[in-house]
Amino acid sequence: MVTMANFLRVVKTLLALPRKRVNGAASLLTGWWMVRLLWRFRVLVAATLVVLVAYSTWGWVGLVLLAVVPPLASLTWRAVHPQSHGWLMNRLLARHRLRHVYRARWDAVMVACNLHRPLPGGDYGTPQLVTVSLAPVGDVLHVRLLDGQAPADFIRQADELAHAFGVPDVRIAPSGPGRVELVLVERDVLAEPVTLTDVPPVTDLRRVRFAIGEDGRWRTRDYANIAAEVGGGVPGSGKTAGETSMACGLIQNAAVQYVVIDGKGGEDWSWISGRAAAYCAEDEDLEAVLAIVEQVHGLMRHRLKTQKGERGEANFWNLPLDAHHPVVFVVVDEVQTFTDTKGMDNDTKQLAFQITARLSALVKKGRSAGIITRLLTQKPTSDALPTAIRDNASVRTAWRVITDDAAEAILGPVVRRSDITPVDIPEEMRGVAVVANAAGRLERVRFPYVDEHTAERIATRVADLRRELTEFGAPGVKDDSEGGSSEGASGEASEVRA
Ligand SMILES: Nc1ncnc2c1ncn2[C@@H]1O[C@H](COP(=O)(O)OP(=O)(O)OP(=O)(O)O)[C@@H](O)[C@H]1O
Repeated sequence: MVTMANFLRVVKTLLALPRKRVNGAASLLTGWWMVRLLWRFRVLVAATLVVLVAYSTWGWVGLVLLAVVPPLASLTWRAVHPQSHGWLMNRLLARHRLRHVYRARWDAVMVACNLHRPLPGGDYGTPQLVTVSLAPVGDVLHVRLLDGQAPADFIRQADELAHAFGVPDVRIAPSGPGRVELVLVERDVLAEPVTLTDVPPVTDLRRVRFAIGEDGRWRTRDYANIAAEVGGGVPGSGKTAGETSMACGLIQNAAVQYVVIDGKGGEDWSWISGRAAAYCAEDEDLEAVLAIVEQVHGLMRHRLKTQKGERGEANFWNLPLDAHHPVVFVVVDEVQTFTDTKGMDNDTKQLAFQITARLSALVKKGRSAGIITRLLTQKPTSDALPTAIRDNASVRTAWRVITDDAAEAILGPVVRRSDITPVDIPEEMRGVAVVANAAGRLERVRFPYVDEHTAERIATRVADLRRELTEFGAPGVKDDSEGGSSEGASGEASEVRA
């Protein structure tokens, strides 16, 4: 009986036959050599045929049309839809590089870098170069590993691979079971600032673009079910600018409200005051700061107590996002102003303890109330960032720091075991930081830069999205002249504006 497997075997044998057996005179007789030659130069043959057809049909006009129409069509396409044009051009170029640059040398490079494996019978096998893609940083080779190989084998040979491919650096990243990506780094995309003159609105809080990775691609964060983030770095390393660029996208979403407390007491955040539900640039009046923190804390408690009864779910993130129930981002810049009590008088210390306690509660319990607390500091020590707060912050960003201890205070002990550290970031690379990626590994990223005038223009454009926190059930801000705080949705406006 002819089974499917037998049939396929026969077809394969027949296809292989000419290559294996038909040689010399037989090949000449059958003309098979001609078919193979034409197939080998198929692009050239096709182009020649097109030229001949054009010439024989329209004469010289046909040739002129051939020379002019395709470039014109390509230029028009690029002008009308640059994305699809770029996509196709990249694919064609990547295919060309796969066939004519990398595949031609692949086996030799694998053997030279000792990444081949002997096979029975004296032959050897090499990992399979599956495809090539183009990234801003350089070419990316997608490789299927041989059985028994692991990405670590390639990581060990990264230097040899870089020399063999003639590039300054090769980065290796696992891309799935049995697969690795070799990124041939031709330029450091993090070396140059990325300045944005406008920021697209964030529509999906589960994919918020925040920075560019070393492969030149955007990194995103999932802000659902996140309670807190800590960020630190020396003065001028780019903390505030990094937060600003992200806030510019978020504030354009009606389902996001911002609360900003700037412990520097300056105007770094004044651009957002027209859009922020609450804004306070106080570095000395800790009562004003406590009033805002209390208000957010009150909103958290209100949501935790009422959410299930009123909206049907105890977890904010299981509910649809809408402007009537916004996510609240609380940014506390230079948080050490309020948490580090060294040198404070006793009264101020008491206020600082209360602020720290409230921030701690927000960090621990804010997740299911849709409140995300983001603490930034230029002094990443346990005095400025109490470990109870830091250890509950699942998102951590370290801009340039000076010591390993500071790096650990932000990123945790993982940084001690990693080759990537914020201590290495050069001073002139402001805006470059180390973050943990989705797989928990540390990586360098560059935050885009949005100058304060651009940020202010965006905030003004969407100022009508601003709401008082009292609209959502937060208590009003404590007003000293009345000697108490007003509770509930009917409370006073929440602003403590510098
Ligand atoms: N992503 C970036 N790209 C290019 N330049 C940047 C970037 N971030 C910051 N800078 C430059 O560095 C300067 C300082 O940045 P920023 O104010 O954000 O630092 P910081 O870490 O918040 O400092 P401080 O702790 O003193 O507030 C900016 O004014 C800008 O010139």
